[in-house]
Amino acid sequence: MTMDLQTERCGVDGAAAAARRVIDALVRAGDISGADMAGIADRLNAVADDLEAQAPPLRDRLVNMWRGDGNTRHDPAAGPENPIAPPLAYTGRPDGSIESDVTLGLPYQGPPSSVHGGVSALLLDHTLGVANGWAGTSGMTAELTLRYHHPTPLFEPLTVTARQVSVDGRKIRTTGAIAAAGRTCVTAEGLFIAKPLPRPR
Ligand SMILES: CCCCCCCCCCCC(=O)SCCNC(=O)CCNC(=O)[C@H](O)C(C)(C)COP(=O)(O)OP(=O)(O)OC[C@H]1O[C@@H](n2cnc3c(N)ncnc32)[C@H](O)[C@@H]1OP(=O)(O)O
Repeated sequence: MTMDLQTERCGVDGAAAAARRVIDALVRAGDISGADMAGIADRLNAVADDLEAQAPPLRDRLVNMWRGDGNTRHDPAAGPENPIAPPLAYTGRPDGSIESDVTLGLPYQGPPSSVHGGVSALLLDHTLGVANGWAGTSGMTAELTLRYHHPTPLFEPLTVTARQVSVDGRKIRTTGAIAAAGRTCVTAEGLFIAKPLPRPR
């Protein structure tokens, strides 16, 4: 049995997906495209003006972001309402492991046509954290050790996995990996300490 770990869908998701598309298209176009970049900047600034004028007080938004006790929707790895998240969508498995399939594009580039190492670290840190939640004991990242075995390709399906390995008092050990076409590109070992910060209420 598997379980979809996504949270409910929200109205902002569509706008976040459009913003994600804009980011990808901008990075793709660059200065050698024929696009009217000054005009595009004006149009994007008009959208930002509209959003800023209608934004709720920061505290209200923080409480809203942290509603419930489950996975978040705003984080930069899996958050469907965050345009800088790819976003990862997880499936949880009975053995405590979780998995997400994702293809990354140019906004996440490090070496040529390869995923930036810091982006891999972000995705693995978060995925290990979600695996802890799925296994039932969550914590804050105290140590994250990464090994980059092979360049992680852009534009190809990646599988991001993680599983909680042990809980010893407050110490939680969790491992994970990113693989492409069955080849392991990055592995991660994390030490988490069970001391979650209280959610804004
Ligand atoms: C369903 C929801 C899903 C929700 C899913 C959401 C997933 C989100 C995942 C994102 C994860 C993040 O990015 S978290 C953000 C990045 N991480 C942080 O910002 C953490 C910042 N650091 C801290 O807040 C703190 O240092 C802590 C909490 C890690 C530890 O502080 P503490 O609680 O005071 O712990 P302390 O008493 O000192 O130590 C407790 C024990 O842990 C050990 N210990 C403490 N820190 C370390 C360390 N870095 N390396 C080794 N060992 C350590 C100590 O030696 C001690 O061992 P002994 O003497 O008992 O043997």
